[in-house]
Order: sequence, then C-alpha cells, then structure tokens
Amino acid sequence: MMQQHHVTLPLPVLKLAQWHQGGAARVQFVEELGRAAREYGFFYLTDHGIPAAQIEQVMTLSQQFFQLPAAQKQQVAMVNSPHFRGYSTIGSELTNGRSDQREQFDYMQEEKALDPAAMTTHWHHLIGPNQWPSALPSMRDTLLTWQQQLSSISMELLEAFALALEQAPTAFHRSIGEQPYTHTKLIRYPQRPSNNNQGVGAHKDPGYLTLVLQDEQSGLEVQHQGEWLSVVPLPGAFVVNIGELLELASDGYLQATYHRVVSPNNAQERYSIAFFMAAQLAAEVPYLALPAHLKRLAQGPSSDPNNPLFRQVGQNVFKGRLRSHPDVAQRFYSELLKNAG
Ligand SMILES: O=C(O)CCC(=O)C(=O)O
Ligand SMILES: [Fe+2]
Repeated sequence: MMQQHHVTLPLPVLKLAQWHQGGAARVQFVEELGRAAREYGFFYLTDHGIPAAQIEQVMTLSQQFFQLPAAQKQQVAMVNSPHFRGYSTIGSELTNGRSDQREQFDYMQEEKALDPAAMTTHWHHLIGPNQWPSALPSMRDTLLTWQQQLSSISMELLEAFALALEQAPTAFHRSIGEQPYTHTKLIRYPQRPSNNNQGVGAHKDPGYLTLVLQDEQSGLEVQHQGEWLSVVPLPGAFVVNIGELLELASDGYLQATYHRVVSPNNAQERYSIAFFMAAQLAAEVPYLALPAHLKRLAQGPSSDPNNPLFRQVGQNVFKGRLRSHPDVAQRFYSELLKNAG
C-alpha cells in the first residue's frame, strides 16, 4: 500500500459538492463557510466539479504561453491596452510601491470598448477587448470557458455567503446583474532573484471573491492573527479568499485578508491562475442588514489611507488597476494621476 503523507493543512477545506447535494449537507456547507470566512477569510475548495483533466489542460496552456519567445508575448503587451488586458513582464507590476517578481497575462470578459462619447467616467475604460497571442490559437476559447465556469462557481459561493450572513440567497444578485465583472490572471513566478523575494507584495483583492489555482510549488501566504501562514498546495483545490467588496457589504464582519506570494526559493518556478469576481462595474456594493448577533461583531470596513475602499464597484476596480500597472496608468491616464496627485 502506498504510504500516506498527512500534511496538516493551514486552512479549512470545503467541498462544493456538499452545497450541490442540498438538504442537511447544504446547511452544513453554509455553516462551515461562515466559520472559515470569519476566522480566516481563506479556505480550500474541493469537489467543485471542474475535471482534473481540464485543470491540467489550462495549466499546460499557461506554461506554453509563458514559454513563448519574449517578442511574441510583447505582441499582446498590456501597456498597449487602455483596458488593462494582456501580458505584463517581470517587474512591471507594483505592490506597495515595490516591483513584483512575476510575469502575467490578464484577461476579462470579451467586450467591445465603449464609444468615446459614452465614456462618462474613468472606469468605463476597463471595458474593452482582450489581447490573444496568435501563436496559441486555442487559448481564447479555452480560457474564456474557464472564466465562465469559475464565474458560475463564484456565484454559487456568493449565494452561500449570503446565507452565512443570514440574508436571502439572492442578496448579491442585484449588484451582479446579468454578468459580474470577471478577471483572470495567468501567473509565472520565476526562481527568486537575490535582491527581491516579493512574488507579489501583501495586498487585499478588490472584488467580492478570488479563486486561485496553484501548482505544487508553495509560496502563497495569508495573514492570520499577525502571522503569515503558508497555503501549502492541495492538488486540484482552489484557494478561495474574500475581497474588499465583501468586506464592504458585510460592514467588516467579513474581512478581506492580506496575502502575498514569496518567490520560489529553490530552482523551481511557480505557476498559478487567479480568478477575481467583482460585481457589475456600474453597481454599488449593497449594505447588508446583518442580524444583531452578527452586527455586534462587525467592525466596519478597514480604513487605510493608502488603500481607500470604494462602494462604487468600477471605481474600486479601477483604483486597483492604476496602482498595480503604473506603465499603463502613465501611458493612458497621466492626466488623471496628475490631478489625483
Ligand atoms: O499567485 C497566487 O497564488 C496569488 C496571486 C494573488 O494574490 C493575486 O494576484 O492577487
Ligand atoms: Fe491576491
């Protein structure tokens, strides 16, 4: 018999199949979710229904993309997209003012940019087409399907979150409308350079929820009671975390947890794929009326002068993008930065 290795996982493991099962299993899922969300703001999600073969296919595609010659990746460079979509080279992204040691490919829903006359506010620029590399013709359909599937899982999770907060399961629906704003990021962390181990600096995610798929290389860490916990990889699981919009909606009863990635310390590189779900850009985050026993524990959303949280979804997403991608901000939004500064 194969020897079993029992690794103690640092975070709760939730099975989405339990939610699908309904009845008492669903009630238990909601209870576990409520506890995990309040205690850690992070958990592993397994039994989510996405086949292992598809996960493998998407991970392989990501590796193929990053292995393309630099010139081909530059053909889809994000710095050419006012919509913050495409490839960012290592070091071009900033978190907490320091450069992140990762290269990435960002895409969102496939959309047409708005007519300039219809652009009445800055975040309208987030809407637009993706950029796809001609060298990998299957990438577009494979990744848009992936994004749609993760969006469906996130919608189910949001219903469960609503129940955990003792709301109607549809409490978030109005802010989502027909389609939430979704964003996926393929990421490659190279082996740690000698002078900077910041894969991505400590941050909160700006949306409602994030689902991360990691390979077998650790590096993701979450802040918990003043310590950094290593989110050791659990094969096939998504790591789910709460974003700023859920913190705002619950008046800080749930908090968006700080997390970071420390660059691989050995000869390995690390690949991950992060999926971020916000609400509709035009929406305002709802104020949920929490029952007294939860309200008592709500501390109000955190107020960090370096990271104001905005209830207007588009504004919250746009501020995050401007800060993370100064090259795009400088090229397309320098007037805005001048006025803000
Ligand atoms: O790569 C990871 O594991 C997490 C990435 C992350 O936190 C982010 O891109 O917001
Ligand atoms: Fe993150």
